[in-house]
Amino acid sequence: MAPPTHQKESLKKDKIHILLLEGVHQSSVDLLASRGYTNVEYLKTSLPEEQLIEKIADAHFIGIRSRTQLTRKVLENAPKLIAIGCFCIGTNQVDLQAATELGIAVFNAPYSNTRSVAELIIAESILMLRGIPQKNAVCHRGGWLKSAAGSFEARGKTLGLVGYGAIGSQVSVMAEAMGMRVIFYDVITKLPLGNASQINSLDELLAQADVVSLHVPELPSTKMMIGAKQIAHMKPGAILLNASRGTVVDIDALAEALKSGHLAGAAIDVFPVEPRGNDDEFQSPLRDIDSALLTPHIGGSTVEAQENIGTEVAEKLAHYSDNGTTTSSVNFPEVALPGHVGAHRLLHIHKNVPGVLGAINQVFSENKINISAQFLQTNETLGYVVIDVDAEYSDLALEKLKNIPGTLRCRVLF
Ligand SMILES: NC(=O)C1=CN([C@@H]2O[C@H](COP(=O)(O)OP(=O)(O)OC[C@H]3O[C@@H](n4cnc5c(N)ncnc54)[C@H](O)[C@@H]3O)[C@@H](O)[C@H]2O)C=CC1
Ligand SMILES: O=C(O)C(=O)COP(=O)(O)O
Repeated sequence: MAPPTHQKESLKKDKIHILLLEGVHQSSVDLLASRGYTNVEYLKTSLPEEQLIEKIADAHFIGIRSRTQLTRKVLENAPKLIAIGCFCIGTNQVDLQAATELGIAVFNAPYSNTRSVAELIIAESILMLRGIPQKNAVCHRGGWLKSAAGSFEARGKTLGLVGYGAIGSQVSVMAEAMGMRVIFYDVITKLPLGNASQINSLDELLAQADVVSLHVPELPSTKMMIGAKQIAHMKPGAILLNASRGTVVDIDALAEALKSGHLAGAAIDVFPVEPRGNDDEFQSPLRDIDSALLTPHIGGSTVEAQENIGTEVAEKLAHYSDNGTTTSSVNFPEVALPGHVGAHRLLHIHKNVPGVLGAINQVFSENKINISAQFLQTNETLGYVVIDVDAEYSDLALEKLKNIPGTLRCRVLF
């Protein structure tokens, strides 16, 4: 693990280096500028590990989307990094455990693009039930496939949702409005919206649904969740939609099922391996299959969603930088802090082990430093203490606090 960093004095905003990757929306740059953060490096693509390590070495904040892999190795080479902004929902691309152990806060945008994904899924349900990808492909090649065979209305069909969270539940409501019957499978018991009903096992859902749509996060338990065995459980002629994560589906097994005709079609937005940027080649066993509707991970890529995400995540980074607030952080104890006008604010991030709090308070009592406000929150791994003191004492307090065993990071804001 890289040695923890301790910042002697509050950094001037123009010295705070913010690295934004993967073409996050301009709204993020505008928001940061409006808060005085102008030292922004903006790149349109993600970076391979070696280049990322080089760039992140100087970054105080980094903004990424789903493609940038912030592994333990990368994070251990980011000695100045204060926080990570995932300008998306998924945080599986970040080694959250490593970030936590290194005292780096992680933020995301848990809702801003959910509607966009849900709308795409509804559109795809209709397109796939009508066999549009195949018919479109034939037209492009000069053919004409006017036929009702294999074409169905969405009305009356069963939609099986795997994962009934923010996206799955919105799809549920919209699908019912079109007259679909909705069933869902989730590891948590969820309140069904409308007339949807929860099904106890994945296999049962797969056996009943005409259209199966996946809305689970990437977790060890969801990796390859849909493989040859699960596909075999699906009804002959069923349709698979995946706008969750590429690792959830065994893509070779899916290609086989489409070629054999067991599945009538699949609309796939996410892939086990995705190009780094728009100039790289997309490779997939599904490329030559007409019944596969392939989209380049654009489920959440609408102007509305991206603009909102840009503002939301940039705001969270600026707020954390300005006053230490961690509300809605993915890995940090959540503390919503008031302003600290006239006082210096010490932020102490430590391992959540016995004795650290006592040692912190001892620093203040032994050195007769008056505390004007103190906030504490912990989670399983971390403790986060925020202490406001008179300006004249912050240097001394910082010096002492950073030497407390268990300290991960300590900085001062003024
Ligand atoms: N294609 C795209 O552009 C986008 C993709 N996504 C992906 O969609 C995923 C889902 O997003 P949300 O609905 O907002 O997440 P969410 O966290 O609100 O919902 C996920 C649901 O999956 C359930 N779940 C977890 N493990 C499960 C398992 N093994 N079996 C069944 N259910 C399980 C959870 O209990 C939860 O209800 C994100 O994690 C992300 O990976 C999100 C946004 C855009
Ligand atoms: O929000 C998510 O989890 C997504 O998958 C969207 O990813 P993106 O920002 O389009 O790379």
